[in-house]
Amino acid sequence: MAREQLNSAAYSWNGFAGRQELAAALAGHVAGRLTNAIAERGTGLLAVSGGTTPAKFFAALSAIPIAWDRVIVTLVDERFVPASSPRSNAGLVAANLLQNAARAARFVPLYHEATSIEDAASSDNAALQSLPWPLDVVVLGMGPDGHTASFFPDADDLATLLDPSSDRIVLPVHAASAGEPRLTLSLARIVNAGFIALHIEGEDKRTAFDSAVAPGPRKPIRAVLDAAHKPVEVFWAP
Ligand SMILES: O=C(O)[C@H](O)[C@@H](O)[C@H](O)[C@H](O)COP(=O)(O)O
Repeated sequence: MAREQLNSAAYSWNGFAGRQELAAALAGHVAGRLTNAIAERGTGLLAVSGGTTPAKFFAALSAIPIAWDRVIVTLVDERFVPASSPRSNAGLVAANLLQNAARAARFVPLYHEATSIEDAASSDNAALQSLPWPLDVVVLGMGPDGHTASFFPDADDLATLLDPSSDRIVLPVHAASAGEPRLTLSLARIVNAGFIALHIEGEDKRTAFDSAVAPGPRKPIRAVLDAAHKPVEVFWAP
């Protein structure tokens, strides 16, 4: 099927004619990267995003027979809700990715009960220190407002979230547009990944991406593109 390839220093554009074709291609790339990581360092560390876009990709990836028992899956970000909530990214990952062959992977959640989002972020920060950083693969989504992870344009203290030199792993987020308080990986951890994919679908997201890379006010996704140690691989379908 036709595949569009546009490049710039900060990203490579991989356009697909259909969402199922994109899901299969992205799953193949991610599985390959994880397999290489396992061969090189004995484990693969994957961070995925939530939302409504990733389900087809998760299903395709879950069925690929790699050494999932050597893979650690965590989240790019999480809503401050328990896994039983329909808003939970952990619940989405459990239902769509940690199935089939991928059931054997170890999952590290971000949400746990805490008196505040700040306390949850601090204990996550301590708990995730022991993971085999850097990320081998991170799969980002993007909102029409140009947010990615939980880097919402209206977030309190957005500069801290986007600080490429931060030594934090997990940060708390308060943003009116987010719906509820969030926990997010820091930009510093995301941009250091061996493979950074941005998975977006629909004309609105393509327009939003084009706007974010054009001259003008810097949106959060642009901060990731600018700080990424390697070009971000954009996977898009209409
Ligand atoms: O928790 C989340 O919602 C995500 O991590 C977030 O960053 C998501 O990727 C974008 O908001 C796009 O969401 P959709 O896929 O629903 O458009």
